[in-house]
Amino acid sequence: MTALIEARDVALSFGETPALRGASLAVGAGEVFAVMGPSGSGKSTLLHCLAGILIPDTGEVYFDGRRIDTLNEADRSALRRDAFGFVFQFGQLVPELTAEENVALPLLFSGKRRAAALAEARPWFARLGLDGLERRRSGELSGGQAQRVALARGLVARPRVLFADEPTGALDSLTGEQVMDLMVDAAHEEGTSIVLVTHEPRVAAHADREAIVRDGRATLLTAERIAS
Ligand SMILES: Nc1ncnc2c1ncn2[C@@H]1O[C@H](COP(=O)(O)OP(=O)(O)OP(=O)(O)O)[C@@H](O)[C@H]1O
Repeated sequence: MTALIEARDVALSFGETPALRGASLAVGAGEVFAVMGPSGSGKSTLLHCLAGILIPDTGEVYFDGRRIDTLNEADRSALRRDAFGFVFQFGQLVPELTAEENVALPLLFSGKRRAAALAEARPWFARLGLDGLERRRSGELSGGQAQRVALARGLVARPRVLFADEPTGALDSLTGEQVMDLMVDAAHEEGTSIVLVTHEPRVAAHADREAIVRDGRATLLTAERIAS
């Protein structure tokens, strides 16, 4: 497999606390990859290193064959805007904006005009079962609806990689399953890779492959799945 995004022997400490101690991980183009592991093991830190949000103390991060941990902040920020999408545990919608304005945000950030950005945002509402909710604000949406709006926002700019950190963590299990199905289907249709951080085996079961992070190191789980 040729990796689209890869961490090689990445280490990072927060002060005296080592969060990663030589973690390596490679995710292919179009692959849905789950990063599992106990609380505090370093999963989110690894995701942030892969996404160019955090710079490792040592080790290397590559995207599409290009080293990204050595880029300056402006170039990493441009990379995140142009090639990556994000979904977090609590959708983090902007409460003052309508659902369709929230979905359009990444397009506005990359310089699209408002009318064009909203026109591109709208088809996502039908696609994710959100028809009729375009003008609602986040306070007027259920948790599952808000998370689907956040998912649409993460995918609207057609990123090469979607980083999803506990995207179903705030949802009940049925709603979480629906969000995962929609996320994985959309990513497969778009050819988007997903790096999915979760501590729930049921959520990780949606992935093509998975790794477990323990004490700041990642181990690939190949044939054997973790029993839930
Ligand atoms: N900004 C920070 N400042 C100081 N320590 C941090 C910071 N972020 C993470 N840590 C520490 O680094 C370690 C790894 O944290 P990380 O958030 O990556 O774990 P995680 O596996 O994602 O955990 P969880 O499943 O609970 O979200 C933990 O010991 C955590 O306390």
